[in-house]
Amino acid sequence: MIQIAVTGKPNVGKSSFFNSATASKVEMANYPFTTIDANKAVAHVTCKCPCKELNVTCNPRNSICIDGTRLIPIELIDVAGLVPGAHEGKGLGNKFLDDLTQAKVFLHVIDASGSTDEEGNPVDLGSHDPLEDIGFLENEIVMWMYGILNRNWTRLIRKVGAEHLDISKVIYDQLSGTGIMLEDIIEALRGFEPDYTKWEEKDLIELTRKILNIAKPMLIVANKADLPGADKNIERIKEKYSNVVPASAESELALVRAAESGLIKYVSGDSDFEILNPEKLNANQIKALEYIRTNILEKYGSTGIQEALNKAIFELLNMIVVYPVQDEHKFTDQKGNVLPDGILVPKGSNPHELAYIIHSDIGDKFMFAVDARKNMRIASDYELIDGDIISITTH
Ligand SMILES: Nc1nc2c(ncn2[C@@H]2O[C@H](COP(=O)(O)OP(=O)(O)OP(=O)(O)O)[C@@H](O)[C@H]2O)c(=O)[nH]1
Repeated sequence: MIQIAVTGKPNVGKSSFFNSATASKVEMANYPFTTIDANKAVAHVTCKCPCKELNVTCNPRNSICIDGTRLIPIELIDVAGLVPGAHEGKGLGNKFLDDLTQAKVFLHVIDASGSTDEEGNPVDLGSHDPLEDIGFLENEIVMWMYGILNRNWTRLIRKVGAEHLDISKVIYDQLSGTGIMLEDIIEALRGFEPDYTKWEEKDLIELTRKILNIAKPMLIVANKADLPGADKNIERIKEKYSNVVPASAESELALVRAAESGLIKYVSGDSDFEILNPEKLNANQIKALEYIRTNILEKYGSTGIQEALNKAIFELLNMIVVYPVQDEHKFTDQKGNVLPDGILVPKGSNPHELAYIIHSDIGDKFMFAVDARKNMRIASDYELIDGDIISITTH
């Protein structure tokens, strides 16, 4: 399962984000994994399930379908304890860095209302500039990885020269265990002074920053968007950064809980809710719901929680969803389940690569693939598109 790290300084709403993203649908899922670990749990990205268009009733196995919306599982990791200087052992130290190595993408939760100082202590609303927090977290992660890259660097560089080694491969080996791929390093090295013996500390730090931007992109979750003044900060943040989602984890939690109690009709990601049982709500509850409707849903289009997860997977990581089936006429697996699995694959993948993602055995024994919608055999270098239903034949 793809892992997403939820990071940020204390008190910005990481736990609220984590809880609101993982709490609601878990009980609806018919698979056993809910909480994986104390700080890990299953969340979902959402996409259109092909069941409506094909007019079939699906029987999802690895995912969930709610009224034509397919929920594909991902893993969220709540990374606590990031304060300035954490890479040097401040706060909880660098224990959290293990979690960062596993994650493919970071959701950086910030307090857009500016009501927590740089270490996460509560301060007057608007008295802290949240833009400062973005820089600090980027810096912590860059400096942590720079620390790994810089270990024995001088000795390493001498060896590269003496043995005519490939610098990208050497950096890759040095960073092994951080989840960075060789292609990411090759891409980051473009535009760099090719004579690595001339690199200074600042160049190495800059290279680390580039590698991280490519290999582990970051989405800024501008949380507490419901509080006064947050909107102005969000505008300023958007001017400087491209990947920003305004969010209110507390609003999402309130809506999800009200929906679970049958008081409202609401599905994560919705732009509105419907009050089902007004007589069961007191005046304060109605006021709170109306506050969320006006200040979050109407203003930003959603609470931002589902949007952040979807954006991280589909835009930052460039993934698409493909549905493998065995019977291309009935869209079923061998047990007769219709559209059983929705699988996340990188955009640009071909059917043979999909086979390997499903299982290495299927990859090894791949013969050909069929586009089940068109009932047509497709070339093994065909570029899969989002929503494809593919049947793979093996030998
Ligand atoms: N107004 C508002 N408050 C929020 C929101 N999200 C979280 N909070 C509040 O912010 C405080 C901190 O929230 P947490 O979710 O515990 O924050 P955290 O980042 O996990 O904090 P640590 O566990 O200390 O790292 C709590 O009082 C929450 O109720 C939000 O969207 N809006």
